[in-house]
Amino acid sequence: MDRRDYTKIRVGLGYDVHPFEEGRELFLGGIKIPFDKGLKGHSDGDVLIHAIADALLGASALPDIGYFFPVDDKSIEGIPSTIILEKVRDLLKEKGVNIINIDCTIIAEEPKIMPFRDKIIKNLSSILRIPEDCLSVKATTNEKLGFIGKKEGIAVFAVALVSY
Ligand SMILES: Nc1ccn([C@@H]2O[C@H](COP(=O)(O)O)[C@@H](O)[C@H]2O)c(=O)n1
Ligand SMILES: C[C@@]1(CO)OP(=O)(O)OP(=O)(O)OC[C@H]1O
Repeated sequence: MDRRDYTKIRVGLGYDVHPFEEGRELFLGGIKIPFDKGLKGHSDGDVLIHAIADALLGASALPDIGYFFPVDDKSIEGIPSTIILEKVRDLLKEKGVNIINIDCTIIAEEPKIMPFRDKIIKNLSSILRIPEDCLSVKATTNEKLGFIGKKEGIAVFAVALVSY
């Protein structure tokens, strides 16, 4: 039998980075995090959701987030990234893709993310309609090294495993 006759198990990688900007609110995983700055972006700058969206799209052999939400589309300026994630969820459903699990690492010198972990996981689980134990959100500093170490922004790596 051709091995492609089996159910496909596919992994996807997502990475995103956004610089801090004064006068904006900070959203991570759709949760407002108390902090004196937010993240710059054409959307609300939710770097965690963007990395997760790209991991899911990649695993599903679909084009990336910028294909569905172009940065030059003025009509989506300031769009909540939760809407982006809902669209990704629906695209996967149309293709018959099931999410097995998602693991993420947020790289940020500040603020502390772990106090908000449970809220973030609950929110992502509700948007994606997957059990909370299919989601993992971790955080680390960059040990003061580079642009993240200098507190200039936040980066996120996400991996997603799916089947279809
Ligand atoms: N923005 C962050 C960064 C880290 N954490 C938590 O602190 C732990 C230690 O971080 P190191 O970079 O020193 O390894 C890390 O494991 C996280 O639990 C955080 O909450 N928010
Ligand atoms: C989310 C989108 C929406 O235009 O814009 P940004 O918020 O700038 O985020 P980024 O990860 O830089 O690019 C992806 C875009 O699709």
